[in-house]
Amino acid sequence: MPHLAVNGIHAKYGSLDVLHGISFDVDRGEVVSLVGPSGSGKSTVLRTLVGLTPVTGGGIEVDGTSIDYRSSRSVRAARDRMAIVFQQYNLFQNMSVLGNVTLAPRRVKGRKRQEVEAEAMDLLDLVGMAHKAHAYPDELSGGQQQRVAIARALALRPEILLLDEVTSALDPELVNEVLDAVRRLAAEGMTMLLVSHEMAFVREVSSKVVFMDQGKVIEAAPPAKIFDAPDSERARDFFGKVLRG
Ligand SMILES: Nc1ncnc2c1ncn2[C@@H]1O[C@H](COP(=O)(O)OP(=O)(O)OP(=O)(O)O)[C@@H](O)[C@H]1O
Repeated sequence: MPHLAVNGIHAKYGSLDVLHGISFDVDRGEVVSLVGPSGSGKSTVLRTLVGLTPVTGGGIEVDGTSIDYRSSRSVRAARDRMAIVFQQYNLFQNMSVLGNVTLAPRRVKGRKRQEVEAEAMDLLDLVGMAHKAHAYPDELSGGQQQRVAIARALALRPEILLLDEVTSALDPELVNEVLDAVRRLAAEGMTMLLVSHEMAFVREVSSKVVFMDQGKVIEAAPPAKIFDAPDSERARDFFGKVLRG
């Protein structure tokens, strides 16, 4: 059974239909990337999974349990199981790194400070930020803040991590340190769904690439297949252009 099954989902913004029956699976411990032209609906897929954009048709299953997006309780349950990190990391500026990472588990889960802090330090270590635990966000680079945002998302112990263009707002020299953190999570067996424009990274880290265009999945395949010998004309065009730069 897949860890995450996306079954024919539809979504709209107002009267604009943006997802037209998207389907794909993510197995446990697998890294799957959504790629495609700007506006093809990649971010919207991630947003629907955590209930930020309503699903107007189709469904999603996590570990075989279907999420009912009409029920706020069911959406809360989905949010417990999946965490999302955005391009804009939005750390709380008036709190230390450790404060940012421990806030949700303490407030939402009411867990003990000592236990939560020990766990937060492990997560900060995983993203290479333990040495900055007592620093404030404005003392950190964008790449460092994004790594803290990833640790913060992991603090609620999600099963599945959704990463939405987490390197797009960063200066090129900071991109790799964030990608390193994601590589480490992949090596730890975290199930991840990525939206990324870093094609070399997508190719390296994903076991499956889902190519989307105009709110549809055009083709899904392992990276070597979809980058080098896609079946569809549209994927050939897209990868031809992005890989040639
Ligand atoms: N809040 C919104 N209100 C109205 N339309 C939106 C909103 N967010 C996105 N859209 C539209 O929905 C479509 C899909 O957008 P989405 O951000 O999911 O695409 P994307 O593939 O992630 O694009 P990009 O690679 O540029 O981030 C686009 O046509 C976009 O203009």
